[in-house]
This record gives sequence, structure tokens and C-alpha cells, in this order.
Amino acid sequence: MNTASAPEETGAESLRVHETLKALYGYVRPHRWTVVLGLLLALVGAAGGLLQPLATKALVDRLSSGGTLATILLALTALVLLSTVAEAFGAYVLERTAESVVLAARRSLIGRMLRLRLSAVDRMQPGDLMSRVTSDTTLLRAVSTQAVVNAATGALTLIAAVVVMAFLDALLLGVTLGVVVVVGAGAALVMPRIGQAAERSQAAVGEMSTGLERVFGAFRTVKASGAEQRETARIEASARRAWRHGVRGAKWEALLGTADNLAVELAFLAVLAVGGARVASGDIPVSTLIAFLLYLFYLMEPVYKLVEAASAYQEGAAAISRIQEVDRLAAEPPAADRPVRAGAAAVRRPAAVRFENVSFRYGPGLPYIHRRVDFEVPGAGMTAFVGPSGAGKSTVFSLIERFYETTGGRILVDGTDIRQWPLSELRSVIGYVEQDAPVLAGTLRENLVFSAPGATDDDIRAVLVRTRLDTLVERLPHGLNTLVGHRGSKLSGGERQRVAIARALLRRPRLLLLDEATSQLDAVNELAMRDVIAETARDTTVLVVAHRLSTVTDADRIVVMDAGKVRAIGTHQELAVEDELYAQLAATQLLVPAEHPAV
Ligand SMILES: Nc1ncnc2c1ncn2[C@@H]1O[C@H](COP(=O)(O)OP(=O)(O)OP(=O)(O)O)[C@@H](O)[C@H]1O
Repeated sequence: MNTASAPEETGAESLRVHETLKALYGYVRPHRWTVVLGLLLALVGAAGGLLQPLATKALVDRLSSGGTLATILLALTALVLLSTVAEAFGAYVLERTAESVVLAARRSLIGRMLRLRLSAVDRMQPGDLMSRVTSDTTLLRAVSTQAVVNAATGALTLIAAVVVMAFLDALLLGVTLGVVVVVGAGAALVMPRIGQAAERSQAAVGEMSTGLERVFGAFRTVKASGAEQRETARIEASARRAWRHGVRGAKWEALLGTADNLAVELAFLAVLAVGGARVASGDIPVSTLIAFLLYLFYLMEPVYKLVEAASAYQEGAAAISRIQEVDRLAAEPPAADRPVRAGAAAVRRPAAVRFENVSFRYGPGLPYIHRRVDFEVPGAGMTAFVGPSGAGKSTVFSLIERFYETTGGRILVDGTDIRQWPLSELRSVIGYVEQDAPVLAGTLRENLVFSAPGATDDDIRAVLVRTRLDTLVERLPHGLNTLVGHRGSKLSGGERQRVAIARALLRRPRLLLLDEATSQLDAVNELAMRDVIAETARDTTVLVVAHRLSTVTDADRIVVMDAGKVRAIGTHQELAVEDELYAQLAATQLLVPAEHPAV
């Protein structure tokens, strides 16, 4: 029963190798010189190690010829010290860079996510999106720096060791490479499985976040429905999936590590057998065999590094493909972050809105929500949208805000097609209270100034009085600095709505969109809010979506929508006699006799 992120919707497709490498280079590029420094230091460390067997050979030769050992011992000690220090410093430089790479990836992901188009977010699960920032980015740590250096030093030292070994004895090298190639071919077959396991494990981590996000998004409903056990089982199933794929990956990695050891051990035995025979027959001196065997063990490290780099690459590639997926989602252009100051505009005139033959559907293959919607709101006053649930009323607001783009026709604000408006400018003239009046975690003040960060204390005080929140603020222990809880859970539904209205008013918009903004208010507050809205409508274009007709009977204009079409436009009095649907609504809701002749 897995309703979490469906793979076909999130489009989790693996990237090709060159795409992964290109993306990887993109992350490393700003730090390339630090990586080069890390690489050089690692090479110094590796070279020190490379010279040790040669120094040992010289030492053995010196011993057989009866010479002194002091200089060689001293050189050997210096070599060990130098390579140790270089390696330690190199490791620090690389770890630091790795953290910077993770930071850069996170910053770009976070910025991108907040600009995603709603149509893209609709197709994703927020929890899964979050896990890409929190979890996948950490996998970049290893692949972007340590793996690059491991691969480079591993390959270089491997080549250097092979060259030296060729000089020592070509036949023994042939024996060694024969064994290494056979075991290496087996290892290459295992590699993609590590990547696959990593990608699946990361996807399961994403599902886990999605599950948690789903539960905390409706925590009370979960408890009231007694669904804790079922939801726990769902989320645990994702956790177990992550574990299963993680363990599978660990199994392949262990196999790879064993192959690495096995290759060296087998090569050691083979070299011992062949080399022993050659020493016995006098073809090579014993010092050559010793040096060769030392190189053989020395080979372990570069081979190990290459193997580690390869498995880090596999894991990193899985993370990169999930991160890049977010980059491919449709996003809005970056906005200049201009704080909106309450009342800042010198001349505030109400915005004019016009829908011209607008048709819209939420996506290809989905039904049309709007079909040739046509209406005009010249400016100021209150215009109400009424009609049955699902008629497409809220969608009108989403289109004006350009949360979604129209499929056909056009929308004009102040006579200009909204696609010609810079997005941030368009939104800066609009105040919007969405249907469930969300309040964000934080203080009451933060919530109020959320859409007008430049608002002054006087502005806040005035709007508190208008929305009758002043008495609430007086009652609260810390006044405006009281924390409102996750999604404003410490406020009542009506208080949340008034906070949302206050927030929109504080922006001093030229166009105010209120979607069912007063549905949860008691009679007294609703009346008060009607007055506030009427007062605002004097110099602001106010559009409201309302189910309760009582709240809009005095609107200047009422647009009746049904099944994505505008049925009729007029005042309450006009519509009550001219439009059958409106007359019906009025009859049921306002308890007035239906005046439409047909009813
Ligand atoms: N993001 C979305 N993706 C796909 N379909 C959607 C989306 N949002 C809304 N819809 C569909 O669009 C239709 C119109 O929704 P809309 O919210 O505009 O209706 P409404 O008239 O405001 O309804 P209500 O009065 O119940 O709020 C609905 O049938 C809904 O299922």
C-alpha cells in the first residue's frame, strides 16, 4: 500500500555517466584549486609511500654489502613523516571543501525549491523534496572531493607502481596483472548494483519524509481517526525499504572490498611461487623479490582507493540524479527581493482586472477547469464569485497570481497582459488570503508583516484594530511576540482568518483577493470584517470567493460561475430575478422566496 511518491510521477530516472560527471564538475568547479591542492598533498603522501620499498631495497642491498644504515634510515624516517603530514593536511583540506560543496548544493536547491511553479510542486511530495536537500546532498560530500582525489592518486600511484614493478621484473608483473584483471572484471560487474541500491535507498528515505510530512500535516485527524498505528506502519515500511537497499549496497561494497583484498593475496601467492622459483634458479636476486612483494602490498592502497572512489561515485551519482531532478522542474524566474512597505506607493489606485476568453486546465490530459471565462472588473468596489463547489472560483485567483499559466485567452491587470508584468511586480500589487488562511510557525508579528516586511508599528496597530485582533494581542502573554505554533495551531480558526486578512491588508494592495476569508468568523466578527472589506473596497479592487451569499449580497458585482463558465454577472437584486442558479442559491441560503420565474 504505497501511495507515497509514485516513481513515474517524480520521474526518478538515472543520469548518464557524462551528465553525472558534468553535474559533478559543476559542484566542484568553484573549489577546483582547493581540490588540486588536496590532490597534490595526497600525491606527496603517496609518493612518500611509493619510495619506501625502494629505500627498503637499498637498505637490504647495503646490509648485504656491509655498508652503514644511518643515512638510509634517516631518509626513510623523513619520508614517513613527510608523507604522513602531507596526507593529514590534504585530508583536512578535502573535508573542508566537501562541506562547502554540500553547502553550495543545498543553497542552490533551497533557492530553486522556493521558486518552483505550483504545477511542479503539485506533482511532487513535499517530504521527498525536503529529503533531497537534507539527505541526498550529504552524499555529494564523498563523491565531489575525496573520490576525485582517490581516483586520481589511486590511478597515478597504480601506474607508478606498475612501472617500477616492470623495471624490477616484467614476468612477475605479468603474473600480478593477470590476477588483478580477473578479479577486477568481477568487481566491475558489481559496481552498478551499488549505485542502484543507493538510489533506491535514497528514494525510500524520501518516502519516509513524505510519510512524516503527511502525518504532521493532519496530526489531529490522524489521532482522531486512530490512525497512528497504520501511519506508523506505513512510514516504517519506507524505513525498512531504505534499510533493505542500504544493506544490499553494503553487501556489494563488502564483496568489492573482498575482491580487492583477494586480488592482492592471490597475486602475492602467485608471485611468491613464480618469484621463488626465479630466485632459486638465480634469475633474480632475493632483494628484487622482496621489493616486488612490498610493491604488491603497496598496490593494495591505490586499488582500494580506486574501488572506494568507484563506490562513492555510484552513491554520488544516485544523489546527483535526484538533485538534478529538482533542477529540471519548472521554476519561476528569480525575483528581486524588494520588501513591500505599507503605504509606500505614492499614488495607490485600484487595479483593473479583465479575463478574456480564458480557458485553463491544471495539466495535459486533465479536464478543463475554465472554458472561455470572460469578465471585467474595472477597478475599486467588491466583486464576488459564487457558484457550486468545484466551479473554478479559487482557480480564478490562482490564475491572477500566475500560480498557473492560462491554457488559452488572456488576463489583463491594468490593461496589460499579466504575462508581460514582471512576476514580482504583479504579485506586489496583490493581497491574497487563500482558502484555509494559513498562518506560519513563528510569532504573531512575523505573521502580520510576512507580506509587508517594511510595515511600521503604527501600521500594525491600525490593522490590528481594524481586524479586531487588538483584544487578542492584549490577552496573549507575550503580545505580538507570542509564538503561534505550527500552522498557527495555538490560534482559533477565526483568529487565523483574521490574522490572514490583517496580513493582506498590511500590504496595502491595489487588488485584494479573499478566498472564503471569513467563513470561520462568528457573526459579530463577520459583520465587522464586512465593514472592513467595504471600507477597503473604496480604494481597492476587492475580489471575494464566497459560499455564504449573506456575505456578498451588497457586492457591487457578483459573478456566478458554474462548471468552469461564467453564467451571469450582476448585482444581488438583478441576479435573484435573472439567474436561475443564483435564485436557487439565494432561496436556500438566505431563506428568501425564489424570484426567478422558472423556479
Ligand atoms: N492543483 C490542482 N490540480 C489539479 N486539479 C485541481 C487543482 N486545484 C483544483 N483542481 C480542480 O479544479 C476544480 C476547480 O477548483 P476550484 O478550487 O477553483 O473550485 P472552487 O469553485 O473554488 O471550489 P470550492 O468552492 O469548493 O472552493 C476542482 O474540480 C478541483 O478538483
